[in-house]
Amino acid sequence: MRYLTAGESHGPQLTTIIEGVPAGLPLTKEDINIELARRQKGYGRGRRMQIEKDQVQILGGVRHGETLGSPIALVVENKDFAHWTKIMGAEPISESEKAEMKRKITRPRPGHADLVGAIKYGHRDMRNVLERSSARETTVRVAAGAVAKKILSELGIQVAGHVIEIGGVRAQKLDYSTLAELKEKTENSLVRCLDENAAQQMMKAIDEAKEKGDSIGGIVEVIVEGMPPGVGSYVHWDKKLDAKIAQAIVSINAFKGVEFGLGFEAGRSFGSEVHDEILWSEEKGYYRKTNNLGGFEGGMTTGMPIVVRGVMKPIPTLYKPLQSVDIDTKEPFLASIERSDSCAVPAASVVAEAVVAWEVAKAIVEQFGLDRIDLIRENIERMKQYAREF
Ligand SMILES: Cc1cc2nc3c(=O)[nH]c(=O)nc-3n(C[C@H](O)[C@H](O)[C@H](O)COP(=O)(O)O)c2cc1C
Ligand SMILES: C=C(O[C@@H]1CC(C(=O)O)=C[C@@H](OP(=O)(O)O)[C@H]1O)C(=O)O
Repeated sequence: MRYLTAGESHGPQLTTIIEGVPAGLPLTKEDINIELARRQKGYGRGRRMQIEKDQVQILGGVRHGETLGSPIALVVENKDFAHWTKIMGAEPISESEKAEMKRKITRPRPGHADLVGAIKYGHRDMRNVLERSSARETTVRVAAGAVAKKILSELGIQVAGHVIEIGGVRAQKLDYSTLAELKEKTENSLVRCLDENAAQQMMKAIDEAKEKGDSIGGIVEVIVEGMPPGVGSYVHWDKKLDAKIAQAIVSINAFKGVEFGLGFEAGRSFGSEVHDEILWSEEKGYYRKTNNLGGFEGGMTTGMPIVVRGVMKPIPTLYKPLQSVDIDTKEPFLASIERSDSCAVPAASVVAEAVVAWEVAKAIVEQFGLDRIDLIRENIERMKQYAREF
């Protein structure tokens, strides 16, 4: 499976074409719209989210609510485009309007893609960079992830994400007995955090940052349950599923690091404290006492839950000005801006779920794939049975 996305943040729409989705998968607009709405929520977002009401159009690959095996085309409109048609060059403009509408962005924001993107592509107007480097693109990544989640749910595999830290406030109580419980609790939290007490403090931290004209980042966690063992492979660097998930997480705008299970803490512990001891029972077959390695050994799933965390840096666009240089005049200036999110960690946790779901579904379809969801399901069941009896 693969997908590409196209579209600018303030252009008419975002598009994705997804190839390789097995035939016979039930898929409706609602399956995708639910995920799009989840991504739009979250404490700390700016005014843009009040303008957008993300809804998908399915323009290919699905008939009567089932995938055909052919490419799936998905489109999400930018409602904000209505305010930007002239600036985005979508319609001809008069000579008198030209100077105003073609007003260039020449003042790069530290931490965004503006300056480096402009140098790389030779753009003297950095709007040509920011339109595509914007995390608006994650809308259609979440749409593709919704399709991946649908594949996984048909195979009895569940994915859930949540926020564990914002602006230095760490969730302490992370108890849940099932992923369904985790999902329900975090869905009711404005910061998608299980620990209600920490959630209150996180919102306070967001308010304080906003008041100061600043921004904050945080840490999200994604869990995948129901995986068969042996997905991914140790035989080549580019077949390791944990490595693919790591790339997917760091590909999310503003994500700077990733860890599995104990993660960086493993580097401060003894081997005897880290490695997950192997047990066996008639009923379960092989299983582990702990899951410190977050569901991976040798780039392959162990059958234990995948537990992956990603760290998001603070949003680069700040109301509090930072030092930069105008690329036309070379004069120093202090950046000022129109609007921005002050914290997008809750929204990013939904994006993280989507990109992890995508990598896991892709690996499964590649490994067990026979172009049809029913045959993939049979293959997975066979693999799970084989592993139990091994
Ligand atoms: C959901 C989400 C919303 C974001 N919103 C903003 C924003 O409002 N303003 C901003 O400057 N950056 C925002 N970002 C981060 C930038 O898109 C990102 O920092 C930029 O593309 C540069 O890429 P890099 O940080 O990965 O190097 C957001 C990121 C995500 C995931
Ligand atoms: C539009 C979204 O996020 C945007 C991501 C973003 C950035 O620079 O990454 C900048 C902001 O856009 P604008 O400048 O239009 O307010 C965010 O709102 C979205 O998540 O759908």
